Amino acid sequence: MEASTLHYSLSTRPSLQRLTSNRSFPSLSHSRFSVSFKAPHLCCRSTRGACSTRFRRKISCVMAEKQVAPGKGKLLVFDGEEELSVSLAKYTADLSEKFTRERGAFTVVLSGGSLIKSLRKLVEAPYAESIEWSKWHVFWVDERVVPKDHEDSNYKLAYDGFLSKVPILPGHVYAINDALPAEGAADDYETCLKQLVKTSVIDTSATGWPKFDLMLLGMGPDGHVASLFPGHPLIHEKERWVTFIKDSPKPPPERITFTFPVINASANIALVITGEGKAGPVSKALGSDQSPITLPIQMVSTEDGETTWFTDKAAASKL
Ligand SMILES: O=C(O)[C@H](O)[C@@H](O)[C@H](O)[C@H](O)COP(=O)(O)O
Repeated sequence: MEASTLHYSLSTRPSLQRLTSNRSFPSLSHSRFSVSFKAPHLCCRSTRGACSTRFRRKISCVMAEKQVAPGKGKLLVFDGEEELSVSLAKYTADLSEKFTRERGAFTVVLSGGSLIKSLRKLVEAPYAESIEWSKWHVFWVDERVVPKDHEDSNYKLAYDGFLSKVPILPGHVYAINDALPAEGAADDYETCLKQLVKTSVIDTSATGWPKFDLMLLGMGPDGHVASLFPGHPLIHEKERWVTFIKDSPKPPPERITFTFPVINASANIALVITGEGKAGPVSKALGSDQSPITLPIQMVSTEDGETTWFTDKAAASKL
């Protein structure tokens, strides 16, 4: 699939202005796609017509939105990971503002892997100052059953690369109980989620599942998401909110993971996927292939939310 390109130039001028501004940039339309952003310092031009260079500064990001089949979400393809991370920060900050205003809280679910690096722009200006971090509640879609200071810990990865750099309240960061074995840690995490649903910190979906405001997911080269791996019976779990695995094909073997009904109940899912090694599963999930579903990534499908794919050219190269 070929798509035309829009160029976005983002002002690097630090701004303490909250990104809650209602100032909208015009919607750009093209025969193959349309994009609209709300950003105080975002300037855009299509390949067919240049706009003022007044706002253009150092960071110039190139992104195309490609058409995918209805119901599969929105596919954004960036020139590279740097451009992707600029856009991901804006997307996350906008959702933070929306849910903080509407619900008084913002529930964010992280995964491990390269996602944390892709969130790096959130800890920089203007977001570091403009986001209401005290309203954030942070969870993990999956976690390795290791101590929190272990190199394999997804908590440690997120803490070192993101959480330690912003003023999220320690009591709003929901790490697993690493003193428990996998079964106990999964039970304990599920109990914690149930309590937070009861107190409305976490929203509830129409079908009774916990409804997180934003789920930020990576994907492995085998098409796994969270710790839900191709061919593993856990991908069919329909009762539990959180479950455990002791034979993960990706080390370490013991993990806990959210189940698909919880992932798919989310209000927003961002799939953050870069690199050539991911092109096959991305194409299977979003291409015209009609063969039966075999990959977990193909099972990501929101009940009534929005799915946005943040990819780079390499990951989208087989579409
Ligand atoms: O605990 C884990 O192993 C991760 O949560 C895992 O699901 C990860 O998100 C993907 O494997 C993508 O990882 P990369 O982005 O590093 O490829």
